[in-house]
Amino acid sequence: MLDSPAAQVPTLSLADQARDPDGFAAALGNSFERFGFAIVADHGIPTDLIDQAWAETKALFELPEDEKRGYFAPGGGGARGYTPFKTEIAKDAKVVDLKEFWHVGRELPAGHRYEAQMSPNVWPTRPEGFKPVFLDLFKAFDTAGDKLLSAIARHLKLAPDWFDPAVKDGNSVLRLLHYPPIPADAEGVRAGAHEDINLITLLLGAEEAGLELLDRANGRWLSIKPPEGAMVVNVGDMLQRLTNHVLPSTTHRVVNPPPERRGHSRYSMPFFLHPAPDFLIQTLPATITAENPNRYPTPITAHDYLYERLVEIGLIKK
Ligand SMILES: O=C(O)CCC(=O)C(=O)O
Ligand SMILES: [Fe+2]
Repeated sequence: MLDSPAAQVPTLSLADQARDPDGFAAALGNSFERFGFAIVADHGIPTDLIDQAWAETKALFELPEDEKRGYFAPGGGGARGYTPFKTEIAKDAKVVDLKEFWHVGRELPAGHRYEAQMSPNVWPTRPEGFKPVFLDLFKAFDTAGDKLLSAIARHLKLAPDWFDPAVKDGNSVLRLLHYPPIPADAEGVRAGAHEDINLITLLLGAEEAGLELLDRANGRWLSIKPPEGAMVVNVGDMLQRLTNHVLPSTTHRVVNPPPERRGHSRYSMPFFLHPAPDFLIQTLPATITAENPNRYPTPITAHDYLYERLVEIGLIKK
């Protein structure tokens, strides 16, 4: 008997949101309920800005190892600046991930009430254009994220602006990721199986193969192959918890390349969209039913939840 053809994560157009907000919300919601993932084209982030960001990212990771390590703050939870190769480990994994990364956070005015929970950015002196490009890209991700959250709110039958206060001055992080070439005898994988911590993740760069999701329908790994320039969007654990698992946070990983691509680096840019630190993650009443009783009777702030999870993935030592 032949297997049925593997399911594919559908590609949606964010341009449809303005034309048909309910239709877009339904398509996004259905894709999330089925896969925990969606592919979103026409996301509105300008191509030239993205191209500049790739150029800055490559130049950054090409800096000498000592120079990059000068931007590493041990004990800082990797929240800002550089985190070296082989530092992060997926929850419950045995071997560290084969990646290095840089985190850009939100710029807050001095004296802001979230100053204690959201560290100031670290900016490298080289490459020169880094700071303005990533300030712009952070804003562009914020705008795309707001549109997606508004569609999610519609899908959940909440007011379209329901998430606005939750994410205002939120603790989102833009991660620039470099997976170096892989020697044939490498131990471990580029990114071990994990779930994201935040509300939703907006990812650029998954055209270079490797990203796979664990399909809940059959327990198999499914490759994600976005068209050129499209964004991969997935549900994180905070949104899963808020929605009592109506929107599931799906396990995913980045596998090592086949021999002919081993000599190439892979770069990606996930924007982890977080709520404000004092946002209370409290199960949405409409998602609690007789068949799906409240899985999280005790609410938790986004800040406390994040802290617990960063300990688990080795970025904060207890
Ligand atoms: O690099 C990718 O394609 C995915 C990265 C990822 O899942 C993560 O950093 O959480
Ligand atoms: Fe992830």
